[in-house]
Amino acid sequence: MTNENQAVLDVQKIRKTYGRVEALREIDLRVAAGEFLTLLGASGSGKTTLLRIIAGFETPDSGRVSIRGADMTWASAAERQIGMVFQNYALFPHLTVLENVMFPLEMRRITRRAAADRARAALDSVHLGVFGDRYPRQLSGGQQQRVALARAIVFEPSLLLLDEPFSALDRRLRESMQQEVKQLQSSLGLTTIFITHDQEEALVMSDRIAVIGGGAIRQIGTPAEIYYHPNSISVATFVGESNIFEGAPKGRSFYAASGAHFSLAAPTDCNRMLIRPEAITLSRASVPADPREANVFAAQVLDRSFVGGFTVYRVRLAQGDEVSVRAIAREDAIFQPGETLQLTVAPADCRPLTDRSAA
Ligand SMILES: Nc1ncnc2c1ncn2[C@@H]1O[C@H](COP(=O)(O)OP(=O)(O)OP(=O)(O)O)[C@@H](O)[C@H]1O
Repeated sequence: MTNENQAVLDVQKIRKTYGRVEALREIDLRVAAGEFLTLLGASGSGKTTLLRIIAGFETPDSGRVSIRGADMTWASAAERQIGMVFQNYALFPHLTVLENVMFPLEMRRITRRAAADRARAALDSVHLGVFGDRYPRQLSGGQQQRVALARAIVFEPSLLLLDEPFSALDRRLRESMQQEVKQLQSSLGLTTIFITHDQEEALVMSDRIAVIGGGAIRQIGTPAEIYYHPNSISVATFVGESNIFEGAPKGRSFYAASGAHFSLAAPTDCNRMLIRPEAITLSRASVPADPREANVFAAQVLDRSFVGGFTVYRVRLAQGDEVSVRAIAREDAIFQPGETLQLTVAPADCRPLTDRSAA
């Protein structure tokens, strides 16, 4: 198989407008076989529109959708062989759990007996083998969502689309469902597109994340690339907590507008810089440090919030910048508002933001 053929989904130059709203500007996206790709974006960013175009519920103004190399832009949803799971389960209430899962197979004219066997196997894979005779109303929300998942995978779809499937579940259940879906997806090698506005969920689940904003893909990459090397302020602030500095670069130095000077790991010409709150260390001792290994500042604690395993401090550098710091909570190192501390951050953790256009 050539590299060309390895993309299960190939979306090219997709545009979609609703009246004067440009829901999608020009989307290009390729998803490889077995890949778990997340579309992450705020409400109204265009995620659902893109998913609906991929699924065949909506047609684009221009552009092309190919699945396994075949042009599907104008094909019906049924022709695309796509499994879908939505936020609101969408099970048939008058059918049993087993009948719900058999449904897509019967639509494909598979005999009742073979359909029942495959549906039982799909229910086993989501640990609901014993619930086949129940009706959806007799199941919990999490169980109903697992039935919806079994129904989406039972016909071995080329592509699985998951549209905010966990958002109606409570936090605990959501986390265990995330693990379960991820395991099932990778063990079956299912090519999957997942929609969420929850950045933590995106980081946990995905092989790659496409961050969508204003109908365009702002950045696409692995969770670590997106988290550690966001290309813009919008991506940096959407994924994780961030301290953003504006200023002037000079070789391996960055001068914040306040005058605070930071050494960088490599030269840059970017005029914005990101420091993640957990990359910063606060300490009472003042330790002399080599500027090539640590940027050192005096900082005063403004306030703090205790969040269980860690504490978030807001501090002000002597130069005036306000900075958020996330420290592992240790009972013997709780800093008080008003205290002046030493703040250190490694040059490698001072990250230039490369894309100045998409602030
Ligand atoms: N049928 C429609 N008619 C008019 N405008 C629409 C329609 N569907 C979507 N839009 C607009 O297109 C833009 C993108 O909407 P979309 O539903 O794709 O966003 P989203 O990222 O999925 O948001 P959410 O997370 O809230 O579902 C929004 O401005 C929305 O108001």
